[in-house]
This record gives sequence, C-alpha cells and structure tokens, in this order.
Amino acid sequence: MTAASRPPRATSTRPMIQVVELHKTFGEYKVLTGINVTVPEGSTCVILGGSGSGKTVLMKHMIGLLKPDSGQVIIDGEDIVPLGEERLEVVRRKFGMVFQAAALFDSMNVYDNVAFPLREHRKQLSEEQIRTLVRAKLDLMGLPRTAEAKFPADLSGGMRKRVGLARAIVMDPKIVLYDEPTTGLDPITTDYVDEMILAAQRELRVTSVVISHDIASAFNVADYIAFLSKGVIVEFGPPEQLRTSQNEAVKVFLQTWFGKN
Ligand SMILES: Nc1ncnc2c1ncn2[C@@H]1O[C@H](COP(=O)(O)OP(=O)(O)OP(=O)(O)O)[C@@H](O)[C@H]1O
Repeated sequence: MTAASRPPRATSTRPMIQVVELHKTFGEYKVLTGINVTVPEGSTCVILGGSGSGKTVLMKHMIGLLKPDSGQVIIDGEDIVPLGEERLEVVRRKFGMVFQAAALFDSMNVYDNVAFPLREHRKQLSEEQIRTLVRAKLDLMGLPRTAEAKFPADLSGGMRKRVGLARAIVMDPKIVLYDEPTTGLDPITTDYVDEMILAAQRELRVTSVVISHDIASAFNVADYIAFLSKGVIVEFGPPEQLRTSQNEAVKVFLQTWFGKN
C-alpha cells in the first residue's frame, strides 16, 4: 500500500518529541542552526537530507547523547537538555534504538539477544515471564521459533534487522529511533524492514523517528517527512507535501533519486 492510498495512521496531536530552536556547532562548523520539529505521539517521522546534513547529530540530541549549544529537546513533556546523566538514563528507557548494522551480540543466540535488555533492566522478571515477552516480540517480527537458537552469523541481513527491532521494542518503549534501517539492503529486504516498522507502530503505538536515504522507503513508512538542509528543517509534512515542495534542496534531492530509480 502506498502512502497516498492508505488511511492516516497517526491520529494523536499530543507531541511526543519537540525540538525547539536547536543549535549545534562543532568547532567552527555550524551543523544545526535552528531546528524546529514536532513529532506527534504514535506517528512515524522520517528525517531526510543529504549526506552530512546533520541527521544523525539531530537524532543524538533526541536521546540526549549530545548537548546543544542552545535550544530545547522536549521528550514526552520533559526538556531533556538540562538533565544530568542519571536522569537521562531514566528518560532513555523510553527509547528503543535500531542501528544500521543490527548491532547484535555475536556470541548470543537470537533469544538471548532479545532477552538481554530485560535481564539487564527488569531483574525481577522470572525466566518464564521473560520467555513470554521475548516470544511476543519475535512473533510480532515474524521470526519463527526455529530462529531462537541461531546466532547472528547464521542469519540473513533481513533476519538480523528483525531481531534488532525485536530487541529494541522488548521493553515496550514509547519511542523507537531507526538510524538508516534500510541502507545496503536489497529491495525485498527493504520492504520487510518497512513492514516491521509499520507493524511496531500499529501494534505497539510507538512514536518513531527514522533517518533514511531511501525515499521509496521513507514514503512507505512516514506519516511526516522532515527535510534537513543547511542546518534547518526546510520542509515538514506528510509525504505528498514533499513531492510538491518548492524548496530547491528538496527538489534537487527528489530529482536525483527519481533520476536513478
Ligand atoms: N562529534 C562530532 N565532532 C565533530 N563533528 C561532527 C561530530 N559529529 C558529527 N559531526 C559532523 O557533523 C556533520 C553532520 O554529521 P551527521 O553524521 O549528522 O550527518 P548525516 O546527515 O547523518 O550524514 P549521513 O547521511 O552521511 O550519515 C558532519 O559534517 C560530521 O562530520
């Protein structure tokens, strides 16, 4: 189903993530020069932009891994910029992260990889409770029981991604951040990954932020696309809005993409 034909999924207007006038400079280099973006609860926002435009830097601010020079990052009603590490650790439990490389532990099988956050942070759970939670997430990601004992090295790229997402959502986060989840994947695996992003949103009602280079995938999963150029968000809206954008950077980006595909 394409973005244009599907019904709107996100209906909440409550902001889950609000970035307000965010500035970040590294040395002389001004990477973010006044970012304003709001992601409503339960929606999926894709951040698009050229290489080096600051997408990852923006995402790192959302989870408090970087401090801005100025501006606010309001997560679920709380400005996290002034917070110290201890309180940030608590806020970070609202997040699941899915990295480009699935970042699984090679020495652990699939089951133990997904169980890991529960064993670390929910020490009161019994093994039986852990099994129930792990299997629910493996099922949601379409991973069969036979995959549980396999090690990451024995999995296809798409399977690894699914295990990575199962692990990211096993603690039932409110927000999932995806850093280039489809980069380097073939088109069929990309479709699988898009499907699982949609499944996580549908079944768990998570708010998602996705950094992507892949416009087709962005249009598939996004409720909103934020286009980052020269340190600011130059376009924000549903995917159709990007298609008709008059912004020069957006137009060039789209032309380059559609020229190659
Ligand atoms: N810790 C840092 N110290 C200095 N410069 C940094 C740091 N982190 C990022 N940068 C610079 O900030 C700019 C934006 O980087 P960022 O990784 O956010 O880009 P991006 O849009 O995610 O790019 P890509 O699509 O290629 O991954 C780059 O020029 C990068 O070199």
